[in-house]
Amino acid sequence: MRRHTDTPHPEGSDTYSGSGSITGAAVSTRSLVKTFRGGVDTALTAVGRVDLHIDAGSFVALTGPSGSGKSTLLHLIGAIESADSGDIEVDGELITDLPRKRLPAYRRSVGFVFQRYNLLPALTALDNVLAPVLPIRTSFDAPARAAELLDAVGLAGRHRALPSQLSGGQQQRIAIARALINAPRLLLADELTGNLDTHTGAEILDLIQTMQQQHGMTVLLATHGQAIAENAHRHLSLIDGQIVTDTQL
Ligand SMILES: Nc1ncnc2c1ncn2[C@@H]1O[C@H](COP(=O)(O)OP(=O)(O)OP(=O)(O)O)[C@@H](O)[C@H]1O
Repeated sequence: MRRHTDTPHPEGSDTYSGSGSITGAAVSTRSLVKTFRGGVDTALTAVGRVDLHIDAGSFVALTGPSGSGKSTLLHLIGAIESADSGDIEVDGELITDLPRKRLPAYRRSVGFVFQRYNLLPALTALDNVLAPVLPIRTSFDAPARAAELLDAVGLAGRHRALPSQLSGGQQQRIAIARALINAPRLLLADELTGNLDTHTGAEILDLIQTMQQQHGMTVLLATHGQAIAENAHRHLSLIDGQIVTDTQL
């Protein structure tokens, strides 16, 4: 395990080589706990002592009833929220121990797709995809990669469209392209089909699978849909913050 020293890490550098597939990240958690304050004296355990190992390049579906802790687990792994205790390791790097100034670079190495697409309404599809790399220097041609990704997600010819001119499924495609702009080692998808009709949701899932096969990143997908889980390599189910079933598919 690699413990972090606080060595300088230049903002703006990244590892994307500009072509081809990337290596997915292996993810491990050990005794991971996250609680939220319920009332004055009560604590609600959203994630309770979760031990998990996810192989590099695998596609893992996470299901469970509302409130079972799916989003919280994704947020912890993506370092959007911090754990109360326990460890998270991504490719041997201890994320739970990262110095604050390393967090932006780590978060950039992870792609997120949410149920609400969180697109910037005043920006075109192309500029939305470029948004995550605007504050940083990239070692690749970002506009060319953004255009390539929009084509790959089925939005050739709609690069200049505003989100409001596109359907929900098309907006989710932009969000997927945006999540891939930094060639993430890990893609965290939280109910990404939740706002879509069944047919469009199935198309979006196919797209995620295609992108995963092409790019090789590890995918962790939280979903209510069993049908979606059946397309994954592995299905984890959560109840009350605990993994209760773990099935290789
Ligand atoms: N910021 C927060 N403050 C307080 N409680 C929270 C917070 N975030 C999550 N929780 C609680 O933690 C538990 C787990 O929530 P979480 O959103 O992770 O579940 P989920 O399985 O993703 O649910 P859903 O399927 O409805 O999105 C719930 O009881 C929720 O109310």
